[in-house]
Amino acid sequence: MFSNLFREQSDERATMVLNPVISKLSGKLVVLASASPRRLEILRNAGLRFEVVPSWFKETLDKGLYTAPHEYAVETAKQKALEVARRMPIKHLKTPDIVIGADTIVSVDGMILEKPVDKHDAYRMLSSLSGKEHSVFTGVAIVLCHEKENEEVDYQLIDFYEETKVKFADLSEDMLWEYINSGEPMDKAGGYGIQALGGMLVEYVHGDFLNVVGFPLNHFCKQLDLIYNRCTSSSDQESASARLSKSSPHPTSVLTQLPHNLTDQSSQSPSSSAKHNSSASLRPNSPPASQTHHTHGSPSFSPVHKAKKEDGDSEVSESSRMLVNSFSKDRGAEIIGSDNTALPLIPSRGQVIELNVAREDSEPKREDLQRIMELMDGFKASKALFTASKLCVFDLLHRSPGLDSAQMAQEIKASVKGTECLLEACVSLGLLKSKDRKCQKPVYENTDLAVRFLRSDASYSLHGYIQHCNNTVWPLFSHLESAVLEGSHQHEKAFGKKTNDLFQDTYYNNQEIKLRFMRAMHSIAKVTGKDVATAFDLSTFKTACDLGGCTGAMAYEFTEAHPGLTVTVFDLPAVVEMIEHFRPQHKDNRVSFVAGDFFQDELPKADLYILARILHDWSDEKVHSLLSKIAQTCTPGCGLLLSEIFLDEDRKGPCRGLLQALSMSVGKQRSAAEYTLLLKSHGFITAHVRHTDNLLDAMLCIRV
Ligand SMILES: Cc1cn([C@@H]2O[C@H](COP(=O)(O)OP(=O)(O)OP(=O)(O)O)[C@@H](O)[C@H]2O)c(=O)[nH]c1=O
Repeated sequence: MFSNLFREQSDERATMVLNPVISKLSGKLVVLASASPRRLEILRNAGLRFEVVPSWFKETLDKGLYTAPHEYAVETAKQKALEVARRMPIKHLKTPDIVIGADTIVSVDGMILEKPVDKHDAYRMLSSLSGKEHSVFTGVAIVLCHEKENEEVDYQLIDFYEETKVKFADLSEDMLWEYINSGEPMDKAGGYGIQALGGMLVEYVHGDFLNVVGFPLNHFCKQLDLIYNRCTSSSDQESASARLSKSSPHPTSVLTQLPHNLTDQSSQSPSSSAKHNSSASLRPNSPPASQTHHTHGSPSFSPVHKAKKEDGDSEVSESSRMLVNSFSKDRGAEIIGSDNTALPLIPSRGQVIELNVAREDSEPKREDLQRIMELMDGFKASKALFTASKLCVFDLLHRSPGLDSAQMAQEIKASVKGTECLLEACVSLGLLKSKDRKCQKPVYENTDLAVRFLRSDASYSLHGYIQHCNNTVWPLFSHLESAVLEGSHQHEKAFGKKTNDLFQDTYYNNQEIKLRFMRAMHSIAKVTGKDVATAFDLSTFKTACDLGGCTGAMAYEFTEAHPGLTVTVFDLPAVVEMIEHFRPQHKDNRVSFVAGDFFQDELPKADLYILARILHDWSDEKVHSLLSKIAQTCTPGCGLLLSEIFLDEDRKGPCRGLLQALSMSVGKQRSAAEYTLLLKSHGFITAHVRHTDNLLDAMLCIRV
């Protein structure tokens, strides 16, 4: 059934047109490290020529070690591919050019489901999926092998994953057993095959269908495109790679100098004799699957999207589509809006807003109008948030929940009418809750959102950043038109004075403004720090230096996540003298502060340099001068962890990064490939890129 459904074309010319990367692989020895007939078929139908060498890696990694299910799938995929990449030169006496490994898992209620071990296991899995939405993750690893003259092989690893949401109908006992007795569930993750009988159990699929079947083809092609078309060719790419000798089947010791994510991790996995456990709970602190990543796959397989095209809205023309964001580099795209789902004002990475606007002269559709109106009202909503935050509404309601508008007006020394309007607007924005009282004005309380992020003393408070937006970003954006016309920032118009050095002139020459700016940086680092700090395995690094690390909020996340790491925060004397205001309650002696200017002074020595939200602020000249300084200080093998918003390669998203670029600062926003090239010009090779799904992405580079 699957074959007939998907075996459509294998004309090589067609695949070249559709995806020039597949043709780049012709003449290379491509190996699929998988025994899955579905993966074989998906790749073969895409026109790829390859050999199949099933991996011997036992899927027994300890699931409890992973905080999110996709991490487990990616790690298993890596181990499968690496096992084949290492075995082939020894056992098959040939070295492949590329090895592809994949691992598909189903995640429901914090559990990871793999292939059932028997019928009862299948029953347990399928009944846990009945009537619910679950996620299917496929982790993919691409290992590029470069054979050298001395019989050593360089391995370069690229990995990614894709998530698809699937909802099952309610399954009766009879249906369950009939399906199990068909035998179909046994070799499939979660105990079902969506491409065959299992398709009858499914109510909807959001995301890449082929990802559920076992291989996210679309995302894979995008990765190949990045490797072969966007970056320099792999042959001339010096890789921060694992050097393995053909004669050494257990090369762990050779690899210990290298970044951990490129090393042989099989030594950490449980012994292959460990009992195969096809499902296990994630670590207790891991979020439920529904709260982790919401990335969806290829739009062309999304039933929602397809249905729209099929019912053929003949009125829908290409030009009437509003694509606010396109497929992101490392993730699939979620199509929102075309089925009346709520549209976010600012789409996040990977979200495509697609409005099917009818012909120009036909009656306007409500949702189309709504989108425009929302964009027009966006600034009012921002300003309502800024004002309520500035007037300490959320702090007051935290201390005294249940104030009415008159009591609040008294507290914030404002008019009753104005306060009432502000409180009502905050209710409509989901920041406050109102409780009605008989014949009296309602009383107000914080929503969970406000409790968590808007109170100034909350652990993850954004109060500081909100004040920065109100005091600095808002005035700059009120001069956006001039900024666009002139192509330069508008500090002088907004603040009445010229700036030569943004930080010194704008933020650090007034104590109050400095503290406010530091609070802003602190709150952003607090909410993003953990994701950046845990983006990579850094266990091979012992000392790190966070350049421009401000209050140390990010540094503390790094020491928390990496027990063997000490971090020096290096920032201007004006900053370091204020850090007592921000010391955490439990002082961590592994974080220390050194005052200095990273453009002028000697940098502290470290194995790993962290540049989080630094480069986008500075001119190319300054960026080059800083990077060459870091490169000179680093010895080969040292790391550079860069964290910024990475623009999609086609510069169509994420929206937040593109909006930030409008401030026309002397710096610029870049994509991961642009950062890769920039860093490469200073002798750093990008080993790994992570889109964290939080506000900042991250890249780990190694000095060669
Ligand atoms: C949800 C779902 C899964 N699958 C298959 O489930 C196996 C997962 O197991 P794996 O461990 O990722 O792969 P494998 O089959 O053991 O092969 P290998 O990678 O060599 O270990 C793969 O086959 C997939 O197609 C389907 O065919 N249809 C579906 O709807």
